[in-house]
Amino acid sequence: MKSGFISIIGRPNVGKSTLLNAILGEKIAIATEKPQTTRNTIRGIYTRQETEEREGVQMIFIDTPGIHKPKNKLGDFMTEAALNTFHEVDGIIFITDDRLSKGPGDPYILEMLKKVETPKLLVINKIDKTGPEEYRRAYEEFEGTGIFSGIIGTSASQGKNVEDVIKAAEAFLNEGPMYFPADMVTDHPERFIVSELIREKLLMYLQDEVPHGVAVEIEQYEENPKLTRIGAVIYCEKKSHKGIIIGKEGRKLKGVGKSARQEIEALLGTKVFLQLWVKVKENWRDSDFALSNFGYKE
Ligand SMILES: Nc1nc2c(ncn2[C@@H]2O[C@H](COP(=O)(O)OP(=O)(O)OP(=O)(O)O)[C@@H](O)[C@H]2O)c(=O)[nH]1
Repeated sequence: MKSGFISIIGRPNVGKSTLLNAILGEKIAIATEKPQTTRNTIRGIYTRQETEEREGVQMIFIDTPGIHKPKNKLGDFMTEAALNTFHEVDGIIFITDDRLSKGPGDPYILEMLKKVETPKLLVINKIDKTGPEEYRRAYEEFEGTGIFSGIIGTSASQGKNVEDVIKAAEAFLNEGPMYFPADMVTDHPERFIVSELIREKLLMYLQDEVPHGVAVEIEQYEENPKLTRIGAVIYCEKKSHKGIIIGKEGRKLKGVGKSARQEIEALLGTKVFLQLWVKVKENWRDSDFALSNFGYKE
C-alpha cells in the first residue's frame, strides 16, 4: 500500500476545487466563479483498493486556500498556513491556467515554492480555453523555472487528462498505511460542507454586491432519518450589506436558502429544514477574535 498527503495550490479561480472534484468524482470542494471561495482546508481522499495487478493507493489531498500577497490578517494567516503545509506534505500540485507572466499571483507562489524541497507537479488547467501556441509558451516558461518534476495540461471541468494527474501524483507516495477507510472521501464533518454550500450560494446570488466579507456559521444541526434541521448565521461586515443579502421583501435570502436547501438535501439524503439569519460583525476579517471564532486560527 502506498499513501501520502498532497497539497493542491494555485491562484484563486484557476480550478483547484474543480480538479479535486474531478479526481474524487464527487462534489466536496466548492467550485464557483468567485475568487478565493475556499477559505478552509478541505481534504479529499482518493483510495484505490489493491487488486492482483495493481498496488493499492491512498492520496489525501489538501485543498490549500488561495495563496496571495497578504492584505489583512486573514491573508497573513492563510499564507503562513500554506507554507507550513508545504513542508509537511509528500507532494505539491501547483495549478495555473495561463502564462506565468500574465497574472501577478503566480511568480509570488513560485518564489514560495522554491523554498520548499517537497516534489512538485505543475498542472496547466483550462486547456479547453487555451490555444496550442499559448499552451506551448506557458509550458516552456514553467519548465524553465526548473522546479517541477512534471507538467500536465488539463481541462478539469471536462475531465480531460485528470487520470494523468492521478498517475503523476502516485509517484509522490511512499509505502504507508491506509489513513482513512476506503469509502471515505472527506474527513470533514458534513456540517462544514453544509456551511460551504450556503456560502457558495450566497456568493452566487450576491454577484459583486457584497465582496468577500461573508462567513457562515452553523448554529443548529439536528439529524433525523427523515428531516435534518439546520440553522445558520450569515455574518457580513457592514450594516448596508445586511440589507443587500436579505434583498427586497427577503427575496434574495429566500433564493439563497432554497437553492442551498436543495443541494443539502441531495448531500444528506434527507429532507432539510433550513433557517438563515444575517448578522453584522464589522471588520471581522481583521479581528483576531473573529478569526479564531470562525475557525481560521488554532
Ligand atoms: N473552461 C474551463 N473552466 C474551468 C476549468 N476548471 C475550472 N473552471 C472554472 O473556473 C472557475 C473557478 O474554478 P474553481 O474550481 O472554483 O477554482 P479554485 O481554484 O478552486 O478557486 P478558489 O477556491 O477561489 O481558490 C469555475 O467557474 C470553474 O467552472 C476548465 O478546465 N476549463
